[in-house]
Amino acid sequence: FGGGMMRQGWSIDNFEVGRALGKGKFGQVYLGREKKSRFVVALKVMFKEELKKNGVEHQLRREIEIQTHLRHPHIVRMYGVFHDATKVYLILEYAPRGELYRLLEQKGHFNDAETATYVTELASALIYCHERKIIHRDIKPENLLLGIYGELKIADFGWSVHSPNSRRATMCGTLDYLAPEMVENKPHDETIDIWCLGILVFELLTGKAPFHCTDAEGGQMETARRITHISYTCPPSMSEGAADLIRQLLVYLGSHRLPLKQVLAHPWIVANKQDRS
Ligand SMILES: COc1ccc(C(=O)Nc2ccccc2)cc1NC(=O)CCSCc1cnc2[nH]ccc2c1
Repeated sequence: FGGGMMRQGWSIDNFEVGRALGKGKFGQVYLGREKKSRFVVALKVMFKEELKKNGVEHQLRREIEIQTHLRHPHIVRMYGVFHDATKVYLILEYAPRGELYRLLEQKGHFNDAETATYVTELASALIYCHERKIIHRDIKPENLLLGIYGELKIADFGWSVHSPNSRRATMCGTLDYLAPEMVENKPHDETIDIWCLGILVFELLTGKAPFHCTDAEGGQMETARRITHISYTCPPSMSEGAADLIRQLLVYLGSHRLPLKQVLAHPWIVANKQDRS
């Protein structure tokens, strides 16, 4: 399946289609296996009608152009794309250990070693993207998958919004991960991903997003106010090193957020990250 990946002329007949892996707004993702090589993939099936109706064909074309050239151990590969009369199929990397979000729900929260290791993997993927002028903009547990060794993989969900049953009720588009510049509708750059990384560190360690407000606590308006006022507190259970890293990421001005290379060198990261063997 290797060299052939970019070979033209794949069709659904080259694949055995297995169970559904998840549901995106523009279509379903299925487990698939290429018949000759027996190589297992994830097949995202989207209806052309739906893409046209939502006017996203160009966005998809651009994304395919970018993603088929990305190669990084912590970014879900897009091996190729093919289509038939009614559908477009994305041939994506299969992440055997599933969604980080489910693991977080199961465990409640992660420890310093697990979190520092995920942060190291995510920061290296973001450095790779930023070097190519790609901003992810949507870093959150729902968009992160786990490879065979439990390693983190950014699964760029593109424009696909996921159905609520397999995701936190993000149908209302939870504000939890929005940076101040997004809340205030100001221009944003790649430092937006550094803000989201800060939110993620907090959520992985505590099981809660730092600015989250339930409807009783004032809901989305209150969440937005706390984001722009950087109003959060770290629980006493959180180590000083982690709190220090979060403090350097959740900074109002994007240019003052800790650069990703310095995240990798932060004492708490260096002291806690583990190698995956
Ligand atoms: C590189 O990835 C992607 C690239 C592009 C798009 C996309 O839809 N683009 C788009 C669509 C329409 C308009 C414009 C742009 C989506 C993804 N990624 C996913 O859909 C996430 C699941 S990756 C599959 C996968 C693997 N392994 C798993 N293990 C458990 C579940 C699971 C799920």
